[in-house]
Amino acid sequence: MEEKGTENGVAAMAACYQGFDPAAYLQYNYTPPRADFERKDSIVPWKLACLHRAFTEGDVNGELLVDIGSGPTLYQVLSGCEVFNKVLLTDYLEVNRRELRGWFQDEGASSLDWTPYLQHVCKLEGRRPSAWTEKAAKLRQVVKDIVPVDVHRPQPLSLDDLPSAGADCLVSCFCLESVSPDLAAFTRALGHIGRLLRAGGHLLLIGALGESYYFGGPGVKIPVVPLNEAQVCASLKESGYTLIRLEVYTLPQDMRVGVDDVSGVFFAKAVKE
Ligand SMILES: C[S@@+](CC[C@H](N)C(=O)[O-])C[C@H]1O[C@@H](n2cnc3c(N)ncnc32)[C@H](O)[C@@H]1O
Ligand SMILES: O=[N+]([O-])c1ccc2c(c1)CN[C@@H](CO)C2
Repeated sequence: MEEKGTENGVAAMAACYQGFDPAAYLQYNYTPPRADFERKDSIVPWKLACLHRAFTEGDVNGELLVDIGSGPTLYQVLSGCEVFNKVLLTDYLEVNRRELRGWFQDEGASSLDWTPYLQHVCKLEGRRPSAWTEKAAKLRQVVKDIVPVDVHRPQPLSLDDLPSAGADCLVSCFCLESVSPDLAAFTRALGHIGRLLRAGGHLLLIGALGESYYFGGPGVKIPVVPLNEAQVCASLKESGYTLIRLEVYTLPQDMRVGVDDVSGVFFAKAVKE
């Protein structure tokens, strides 16, 4: 039974998310300078490079990839969609699930043009950028559903949404530390999502370092658990993962644009014991 404090903390986090604005969030984080494909030191190209390497270095394989806390973004599965033939996107908010469905049903319906992202990942794969239309088609083919998730539940997904064998790979980006009231809840959530993953399956985790808040929309200030690298490594170990690699990106001054107080981004590749 969780302590009252944690239940209240989780409920307070859920209340913060009621004002989340997908279009604003995309504008804040997924347009230049943070998403500038001409800049070597831009955050999004760094994340895409980490994910491309992790998905293509030969040890990640299987049937089903699940993205935990997708939000309104799909960059996180642009490499994985070439490796898995089934991908599940998940989010806590209907507004985000609706935003994602908009892209899958009619590309013009999404708040952000994902073409530069598709082109960039094609380039990472050694393909000509014009192959982005094939990648978009591949993504539409392998993403089977966009479903609700709550990482604070011991079973974060409804059992109908997850095959009994579990997922072969999980990816989760900027979710756990942004939805947890404290480090203990972050670590517990890591354990909860681990239960979705088969033994030997991989977790690709991207998150914020040293961040205490971010804006999920105009005036929608959301508290974040400020993490450092040691805490990320300890939480992974405590939750039954073996860390394969941790990479860290430190924000240059001009990437600090006032939408949060993040100081770094981590990328962890781990395997479920
Ligand atoms: C900072 S956003 C990350 C979005 C996206 N993955 C990215 O990389 O930008 C955090 C996401 O967590 C979702 N979320 C909020 N509460 C959650 C919960 N209890 N369980 C899972 N996801 C939750 C929010 O709806 C939001 O989409
Ligand atoms: O620069 N980025 O690519 C980027 C993308 C998403 C997010 C951040 C930075 C920092 N804040 C988190 C919310 O905790 C969300």
